[in-house]
Amino acid sequence: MTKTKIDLKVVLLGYASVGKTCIVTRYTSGQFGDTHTTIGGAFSSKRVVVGETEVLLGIWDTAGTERYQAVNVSYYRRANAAIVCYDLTNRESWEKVTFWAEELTQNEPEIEIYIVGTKLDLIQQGDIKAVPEEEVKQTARRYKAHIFETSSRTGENVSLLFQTIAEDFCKRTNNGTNPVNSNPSNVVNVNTQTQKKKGGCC
Ligand SMILES: Nc1nc2c(ncn2[C@@H]2O[C@H](COP(=O)(O)OP(=O)(O)OP(=O)(O)O)[C@@H](O)[C@H]2O)c(=O)[nH]1
Repeated sequence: MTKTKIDLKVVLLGYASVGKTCIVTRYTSGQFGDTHTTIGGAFSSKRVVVGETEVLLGIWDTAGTERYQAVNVSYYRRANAAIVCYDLTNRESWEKVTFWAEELTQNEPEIEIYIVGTKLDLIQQGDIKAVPEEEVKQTARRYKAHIFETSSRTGENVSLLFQTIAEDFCKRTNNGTNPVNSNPSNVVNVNTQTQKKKGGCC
């Protein structure tokens, strides 16, 4: 049986301390703990399976601090999906969502945008949402973006977010065969019989 392998580049963008690094750490190592301010960008990867397709997610975490903003262009260039984060409890962090969505739409119109409200556990503990849901939906409609709410502390919706990104990408590109939004040089067909057996999801 043939299995297709495709690469998918994902970039995380958003205001400082919204929890970008924690999303990546939760997803790639299942942990939540202390983080340091990201300087420049940090790369990690994880393999997911979508039907008969193996998707290698290359994940770029970027710095939220204003002074690194210009550098982030090099991280989102040729990305297939962008996770644009804001802290559900912090209005100031929301203002950056429009900034990044606008910038991506102008510079990389093929990128699929996922607006992600982070720190959902704080809302579940009684904190008030800083941005009304209708406003989030309006912005999402404007940029044809998807909406997620996650907690890296509890892990809620974190794996679902990346799995959805992979599934959407496979649908959009017909498992990587549509060159519009995939990198054809990174699409290979492999015979699974000659491959080492891999665990379910990495
Ligand atoms: N309660 C709660 N706190 C979180 C969550 N995610 C992140 N944090 C906290 O938010 C702070 C910032 O998290 P980071 O992941 O470093 O944020 P970042 O967006 O990568 O920050 P920069 O590198 O400065 O851009 C840390 O103190 C985390 O513990 C979450 O889901 N729930």
